[in-house]
Amino acid sequence: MTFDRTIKIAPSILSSDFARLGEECRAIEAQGADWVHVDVMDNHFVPNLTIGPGVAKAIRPHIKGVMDVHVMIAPVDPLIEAFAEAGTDILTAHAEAGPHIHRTLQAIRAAGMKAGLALNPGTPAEAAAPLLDSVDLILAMTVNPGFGGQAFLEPVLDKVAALRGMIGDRPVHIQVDGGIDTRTAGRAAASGADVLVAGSAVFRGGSPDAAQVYGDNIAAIRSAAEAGLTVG
Ligand SMILES: O=C(CO)[C@H](O)[C@H](O)COP(=O)(O)O
Repeated sequence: MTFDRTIKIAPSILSSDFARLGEECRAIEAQGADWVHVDVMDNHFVPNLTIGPGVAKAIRPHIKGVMDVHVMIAPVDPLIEAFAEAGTDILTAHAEAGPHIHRTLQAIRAAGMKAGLALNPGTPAEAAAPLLDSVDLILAMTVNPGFGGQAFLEPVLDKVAALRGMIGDRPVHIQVDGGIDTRTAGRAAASGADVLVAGSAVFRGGSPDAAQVYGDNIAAIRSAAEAGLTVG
């Protein structure tokens, strides 16, 4: 993976048809997705249960580019190797998930993956300060994690801007996730986010058989984000 700060759209397959995951991954990539975002939930760290490394491994052959895995699980460490073996490119763990996040980030890199640090909406930017040289991505959650389709939390944008300032010239992506659509993407990008995760706003109205809808949705979110950069 090479680093750049151009806007990237990462559809969250949480909002896709779980019975057709391979087709869904192929469809969104063919329709312009930059990364494929995989949400892993354990019904412990968050009140929902989704998929694990076995499913990540099964969909990997259907993804040509970046498989971006966001683990909403605690503990993380026992599953790091399994996600590496599944072909994960970026593994993002929560600062709130356990007492030794620095060790977790080191273990993710040692396993050959890029390391991401996720912050819940209520966790301040300062939580990332001691970890800036240990991360390749910071995910500022713009909803409380657990479910797709929630309303965007506007106050998180101040945190995104603070993170952008803290990161400086380091090659660290800022990702936002939750409630991203054509109305919010511009402000997220203007605040400093370069990777925009969108679930319902990408998959709404489409299917692998009507994949042009995904293409239209991805293009509209990208345009809104890029317009925000121009204004911002
Ligand atoms: O991590 C998530 C929830 O924890 C999802 O990726 C996120 O909510 C995206 O869904 P939507 O775009 O529908 O808000």
